[in-house]
Amino acid sequence: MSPEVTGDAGRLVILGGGVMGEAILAGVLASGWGADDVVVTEPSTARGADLAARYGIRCVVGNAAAVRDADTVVVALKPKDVGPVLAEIAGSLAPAALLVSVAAGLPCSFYERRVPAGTAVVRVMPNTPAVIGRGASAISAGAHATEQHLARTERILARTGLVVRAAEKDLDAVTAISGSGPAYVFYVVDALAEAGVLLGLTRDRARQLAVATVAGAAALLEESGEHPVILRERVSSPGGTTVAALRELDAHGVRAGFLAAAEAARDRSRELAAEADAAPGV
Ligand SMILES: NC(=O)C1=CN([C@@H]2O[C@H](COP(=O)(O)OP(=O)(O)OC[C@H]3O[C@@H](n4cnc5c(N)ncnc54)[C@H](O)[C@@H]3O)[C@@H](O)[C@H]2O)C=CC1
Ligand SMILES: O=C(O)[C@@H]1CCC=N1
Repeated sequence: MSPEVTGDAGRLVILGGGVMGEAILAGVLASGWGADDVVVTEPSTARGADLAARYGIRCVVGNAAAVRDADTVVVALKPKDVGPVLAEIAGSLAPAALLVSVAAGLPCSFYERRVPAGTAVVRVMPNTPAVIGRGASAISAGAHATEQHLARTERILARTGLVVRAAEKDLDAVTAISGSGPAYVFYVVDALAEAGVLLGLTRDRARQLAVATVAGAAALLEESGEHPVILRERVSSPGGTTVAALRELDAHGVRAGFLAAAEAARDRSRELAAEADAAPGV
């Protein structure tokens, strides 16, 4: 069965109209939610007006009033803002409302402790390619979220790209790999382009070649279904240029760097939860 919306999808409110809020907004409208059924809350009136003009939805400033008759509330706020906003909205949430959060680090229990008992919470870790429908998200159910709540979350994310279910204990690792992952790839593209400049290519040409190479390599991985090691070996002619380059990447610790980077991101995800918990008054 298609995960997309076929009937009455209910009212959906997105708290925070930033990068992720917009990605979710574009996704739900593409999935069949009517523009009249979607509201975004955003304190920046300029940003709100821009979203309203481009997507035809209503963008407002007050969180408590906005969530009052919402069937689903998507939390797309920075982790530090989540506690204060939950304090604002807790008394206004409908008892059957589903809370879906994309905030890094914060476990479902963070929400469950701050909203009425029994509220269903689903935690999501998306990434920015969601904005063009090529994202990767993992979702995890809180203590009161049912199969129907997970299925609704999958409908919300259906047009943002890959959606997988994961155990909540794995969400910090997911954050380190696919949540932050696009930044690592952009870093690699930038480094590759800079290497081209070092070798005498113009900056524009080097970037054009680096972007097309990463896009093509990703598409080849996806379409062939081959293991990355096999595809790497296919590029590496015996005694050729590629093995000479890969030896340097190993010698400079690039693989170890990725492992350490992922551990640092996972640890930072855990710290975000501890910091949000320790914030005064929330
Ligand atoms: N940007 C990314 O690649 C990813 C971000 N996330 C998570 O998504 C969440 C949002 O991140 P971004 O969209 O990147 O941040 P952002 O800064 O672009 O968006 C946050 C938005 O919330 C608004 N906001 C601040 N206080 C508010 C309030 N009291 N009520 C309503 N709106 C308020 C801000 O004006 C801003 O537009 C974060 O928790 C982050 O961890 C998760 C995965 C990937
Ligand atoms: O950097 C961050 O904290 C967020 C979470 C994953 C991607 N961006």
